Amino acid sequence: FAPAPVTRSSTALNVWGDKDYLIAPSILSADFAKLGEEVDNMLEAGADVVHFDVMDNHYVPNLTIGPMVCKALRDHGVTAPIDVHLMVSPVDAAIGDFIDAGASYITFHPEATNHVDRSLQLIKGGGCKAGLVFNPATSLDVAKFVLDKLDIILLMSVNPGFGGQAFIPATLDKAKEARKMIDEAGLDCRLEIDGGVKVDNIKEVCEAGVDMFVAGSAILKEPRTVEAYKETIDAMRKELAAAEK
Ligand SMILES: O=C(CO)[C@@H](O)[C@H](O)COP(=O)(O)O
Repeated sequence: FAPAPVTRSSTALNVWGDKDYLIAPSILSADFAKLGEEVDNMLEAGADVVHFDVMDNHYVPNLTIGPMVCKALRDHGVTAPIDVHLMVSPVDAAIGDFIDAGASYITFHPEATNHVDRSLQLIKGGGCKAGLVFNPATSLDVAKFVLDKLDIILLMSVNPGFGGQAFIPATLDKAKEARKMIDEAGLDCRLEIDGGVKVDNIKEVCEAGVDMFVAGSAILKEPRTVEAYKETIDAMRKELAAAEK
């Protein structure tokens, strides 16, 4: 098997290496009737990345959005990185569809594919950053065997499927373990966290080694204005600036 190289319709990796920390609001908490406007507003408010949750009602018990919506955001004019988190099984067909739709980063769960290495190769062959996602009770062991292909390790700090859940504290030790793994291997790999991230816990999460933060309900909520989104994102950045490295 040799994954065919795929040409991407969009290249939006512009904030990968130039910032210490990336803030990625999850559009799962957006007002979907106004999705383009919501994404414009959160980017104007200072978000770095658009976190895009894809759920299939099979791998996780919820059903959300697919590649058509990703393409629609690109057609709307979104040039920021789109961070596609696949909560689908199987994953390979979806990978090709999202590469074509303009995804920048694509992550998937190792349990959702029979061939982790092949799925990572498919993503990288399409010019996207590739990552693995680890559920709260899933060991990081798989990562050791594909470290050279990982641009992102994404730790779920809630069980995947829904926004608005409480952060699972055991994820902090896992983040420390993942940070050690990344540093010891000298990798250019982001450590991302997803679930229950708020202004009042982001500093502790950062101090555990995380450098990319997904936050849905903490940012995308009423009154859904640029000013309100900016207030939360600025407060998160202030906490991050105070974190001990
Ligand atoms: O992937 C998921 C949930 O499965 C997340 O991206 C959530 O959307 C995060 O939402 P909050 O916990 O920040 O509200």
